[in-house]
Amino acid sequence: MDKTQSIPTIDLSDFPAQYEKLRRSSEEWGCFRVVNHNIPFELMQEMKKVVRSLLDLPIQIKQNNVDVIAGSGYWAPSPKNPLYEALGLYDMASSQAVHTFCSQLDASPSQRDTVEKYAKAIHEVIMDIGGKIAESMGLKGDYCKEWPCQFRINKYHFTPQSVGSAGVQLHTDSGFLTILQDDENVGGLEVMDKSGEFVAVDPLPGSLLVNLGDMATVWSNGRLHTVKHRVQCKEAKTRVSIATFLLGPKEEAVDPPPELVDSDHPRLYNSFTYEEYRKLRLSTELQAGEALALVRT
Ligand SMILES: O=C(O)CCC(=O)C(=O)O
Ligand SMILES: [Fe+2]
Repeated sequence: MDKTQSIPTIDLSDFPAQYEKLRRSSEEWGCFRVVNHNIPFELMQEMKKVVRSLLDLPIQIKQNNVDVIAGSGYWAPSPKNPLYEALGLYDMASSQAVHTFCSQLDASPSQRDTVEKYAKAIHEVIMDIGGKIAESMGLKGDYCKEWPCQFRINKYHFTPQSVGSAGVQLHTDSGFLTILQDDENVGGLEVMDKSGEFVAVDPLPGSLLVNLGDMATVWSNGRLHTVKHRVQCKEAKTRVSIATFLLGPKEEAVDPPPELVDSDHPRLYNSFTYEEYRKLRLSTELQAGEALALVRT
């Protein structure tokens, strides 16, 4: 692994100065850390505590967390990913959806309060970053305001026997962008740079990690990079992360803004909805961005 490389950092308190760096990071890496995002450190820590205890619930209760859209609910450890399980909450901007998620898991009033506060805070940050990415390309930043978001709370049961194996295999995220509150102590996340080298993403407590997904590539007509990443077991410790996905338009197709299509940049992808694309990925099991080739014009 090339130790001289590391992913870029974007300071959210330093705009407009950081637009150029944001655009370059999104095109070259599809991944960056953000600092000064305004989510209180205490809220991030409190949320981690809550999700750890929700993931410690008996499996019978976790199974109440059923799918709302394909694959959005509880994932039990499986033969493919035996070290991994996850809880999910589709449409975290909806207080009804947050309420249902908390009820499914018998969350206490104080746990509910934390999940609600965190969902609201992280939703604001993801909309802000989504808007800034568009603005960094000279576009209006309000295109993603109504797009649904999903939480996924990931737990990796790393053991001495699993050191060296994969917690989650190489994949891209299917949506537009992801904010990850990674584990503040246990590393293991690796992103692939454009030359195919893996770059370790070491924990940086208090910061958030942003990944661009397949919808960013489609929406930007190929300009933004969907980043391949995986989680490796590096040490025998439980790892917990909270991913928030900004998916894509709910019903309309994921068409690029007209400014990004011209005779020098002909349209690269067909017109389809995010949900159609998500189903295509699930049915083909093409998880690392390869499904994009199936929807090329
Ligand atoms: O746990 C992590 O750090 C990464 C999780 C991830 O890539 C995902 O949920 O899509
Ligand atoms: Fe991911």
